[in-house]
Amino acid sequence: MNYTKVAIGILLKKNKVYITKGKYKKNIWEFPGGKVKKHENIVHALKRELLEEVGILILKFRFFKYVKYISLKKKLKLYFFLINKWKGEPYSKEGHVYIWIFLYNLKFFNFPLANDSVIHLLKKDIHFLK
Ligand SMILES: Nc1nc2c([nH]c(=O)n2[C@H]2C[C@H](O)[C@@H](COP(=O)(O)OP(=O)(O)OP(=O)(O)O)O2)c(=O)[nH]1
Ligand SMILES: [Mg+2]
Repeated sequence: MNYTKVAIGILLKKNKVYITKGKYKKNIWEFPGGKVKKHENIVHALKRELLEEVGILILKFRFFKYVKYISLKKKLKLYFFLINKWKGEPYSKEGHVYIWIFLYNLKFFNFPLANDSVIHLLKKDIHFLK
C-alpha cells in the first residue's frame, strides 16, 4: 500500500481555529484539507482543497508540521500548514458542520490519531503560531 499525501490547512483567527466535522465518522473533527493529486505539489493541493472545501483563497500561510501515519487501513503523509490570511469568508462548501473554537479548547474535540502531535503543539504556545 503506497502512502497518500494529504495537505491540511489550520485556519487561525486571533486565538481561534476553524474545525469541521469529518465526512465519514460523525464524532471526529478535522482541519480542512485533502489528498494531493498526482499532477500537483503540496501547496497547490492546499490551495485547491481550501478553495473547494472552505471557499477561501489563502494568502499568508506557512508550513507547520509533517506527520507520517501508518494504520492497518491507511498510510498517510500529512503536511499541516498554518494559515493566517485569506480572501473570502470561510464556511463548509460541502455542507458539513464547522465551528471556530479557541485553541485551548481543542482538548475537548476528537481528532484523527494522526493529528495528536499537531494538536499538542497548537495548545502549547499560541504566540509562535503567527
Ligand atoms: N482533511 C483532513 N484529513 C485528515 C486530518 N487528519 C487525518 O488523519 N486526515 C486524514 C483523513 C483521510 O484519511 C485523509 C484525507 O483527508 P480527506 O478525506 O479530507 O481527503 P479529501 O478531502 O481529498 O477526500 P475527498 O472528500 O475528496 O474524498 O487524511 C485532518 O485534520 N484533516
Ligand atoms: Mg478533505
